[in-house]
Amino acid sequence: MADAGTLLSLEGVTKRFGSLVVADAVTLDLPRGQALGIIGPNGAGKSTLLNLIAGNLMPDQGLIRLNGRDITGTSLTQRCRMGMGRAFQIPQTFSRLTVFETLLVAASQGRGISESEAAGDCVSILERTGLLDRANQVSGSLNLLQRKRLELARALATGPDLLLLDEIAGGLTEAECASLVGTIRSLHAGGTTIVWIEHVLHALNSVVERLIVLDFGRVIQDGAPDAVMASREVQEIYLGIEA
Ligand SMILES: Nc1ncnc2c1ncn2[C@@H]1O[C@H](COP(=O)(O)OP(=O)(O)OP(=O)(O)O)[C@@H](O)[C@H]1O
Repeated sequence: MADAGTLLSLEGVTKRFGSLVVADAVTLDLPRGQALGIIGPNGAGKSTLLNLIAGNLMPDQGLIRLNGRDITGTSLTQRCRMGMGRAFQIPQTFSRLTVFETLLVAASQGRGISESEAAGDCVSILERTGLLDRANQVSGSLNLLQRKRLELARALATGPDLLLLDEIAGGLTEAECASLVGTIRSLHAGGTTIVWIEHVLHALNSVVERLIVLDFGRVIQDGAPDAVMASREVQEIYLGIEA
């Protein structure tokens, strides 16, 4: 059983698609406040694992706990209300709403409160995500970096204990990526617990203090990013480099 400092715990989480095992007895404890990165080759099971954590998919075996509570059989919406927020690679916003309206909808639906109750928090989230000067702009008119920021803000508006980031750095220029990473780093420094799957490794590794590597649905490495990236197993299996 995980200790009281554990926010999320997975115990033997297994998922099969037919005969293909895409999550193979995944067990991990995520301490509150930690930023965890998940990497692995294409098809390793990263999205599947995030979907299992978020509630888009149900495991065939195993247990998932949030704040010590068994959430294994709960829905996506229930998990959102219990403290999970997810930001997607492709922003999930309504293009005709303004940035502020988008956050109000996310906050009121995600937390089950009125838009007027949510308004103050939404202003603070706009500040933290660098979008305050875009508050009244229609979200469909934002550029890609601003839409990624809105995607982060939308996930934060649900008031999550745990922020799930799904390849959020994809498609950005180096400068845009650095700007977004700065925002994610400051969110983490403010105490936000993060699970982040990402192909842009330098972005991921500049934020997370722990990295796990998946291969064929199994956790093959778990540790500090430098040590994990330097490991022979990762060099050989993930990067395809002869050690
Ligand atoms: N709904 C599904 N039905 C059947 N097979 C699936 C389904 N979803 C994913 N898979 C398979 O499960 C395996 C893991 O897929 P997943 O998308 O989790 O990998 P990934 O590590 O996120 O890959 P990528 O880096 O390419 O996004 C792949 O072989 C994929 O084809």
